Amino acid sequence: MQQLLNTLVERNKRWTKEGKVATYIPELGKGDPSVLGISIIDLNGNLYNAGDYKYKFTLQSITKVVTLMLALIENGKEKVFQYVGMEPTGDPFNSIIKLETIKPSKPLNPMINAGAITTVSLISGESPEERLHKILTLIHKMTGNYGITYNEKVFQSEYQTGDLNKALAYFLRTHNVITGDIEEHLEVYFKQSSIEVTTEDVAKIGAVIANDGKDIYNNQEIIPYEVVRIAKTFMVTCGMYNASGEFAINVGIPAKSGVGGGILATVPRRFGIGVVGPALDEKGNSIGGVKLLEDLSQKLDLSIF
Ligand SMILES: NC(=O)CC[C@H](N)C(=O)O
Repeated sequence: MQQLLNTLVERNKRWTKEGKVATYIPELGKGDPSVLGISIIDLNGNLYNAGDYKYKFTLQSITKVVTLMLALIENGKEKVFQYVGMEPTGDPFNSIIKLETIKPSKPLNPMINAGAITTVSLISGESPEERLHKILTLIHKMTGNYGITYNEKVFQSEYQTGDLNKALAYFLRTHNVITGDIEEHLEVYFKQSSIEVTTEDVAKIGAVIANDGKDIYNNQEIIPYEVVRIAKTFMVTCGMYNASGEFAINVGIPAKSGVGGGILATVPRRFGIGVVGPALDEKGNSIGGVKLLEDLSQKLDLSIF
């Protein structure tokens, strides 16, 4: 496995030159486009790392999976899907268009920004700090890394340039999809996007999902299976933005990408995988990361289909 990962990272590194780091959040523009790294962990806890696996990046959209799971744990399936849908959009992650054309207005799924702002609004707490703490606590439990927190500079940068996300949130309140203090919801949303990790942390999140919500070391339940099942399904149908269909054909495993260049992937009952490569393709997915996963899926026969 170690040999295979080293070879695949080496082989796919050239793709990083074809992509671009996200710059619409200025702090993300400082990402290193040449980076490509991977961690993979099996359900016995054997961990393999290759390439730039020590590189730190922010979860960005990957955290939408965690936030969805927390919203489901707190509110139940029925209530969550009263406010957010279950269908792929075919549009970019930050698009506003279908919020207006679909009646009654409701984000199509929890993996796009409008949907994640909605699931964030369903996580309760006395203050934004308390709500963020709940998200971090779930991530701490899944990764076993209690040092994980958000990156203040990325948060500030997202907040200052997040007009479109703010517009989505206020639009949703007008249509009674979100209630309460929008500025507080946005603070939690931007902070959970800015949570900083390595590929190893992401692989461990993937391993808990691969293990049906249970800790791989002691088999204790962290997340109920029904919640994991829903999250995994959204990762297949909507996890790679409007490239989810292509990814399902070429890789075939539940995955979620973020504009920080990370990809969370999970192979049910087999592996958790974390990838980083900040150079993105035109849809916002890590260009080298997707190619690396394509090769890995072929070599290890990972596709669930
Ligand atoms: N696609 C992403 O990773 C988007 C997340 C980012 N925080 C945003 O709201 O724009």
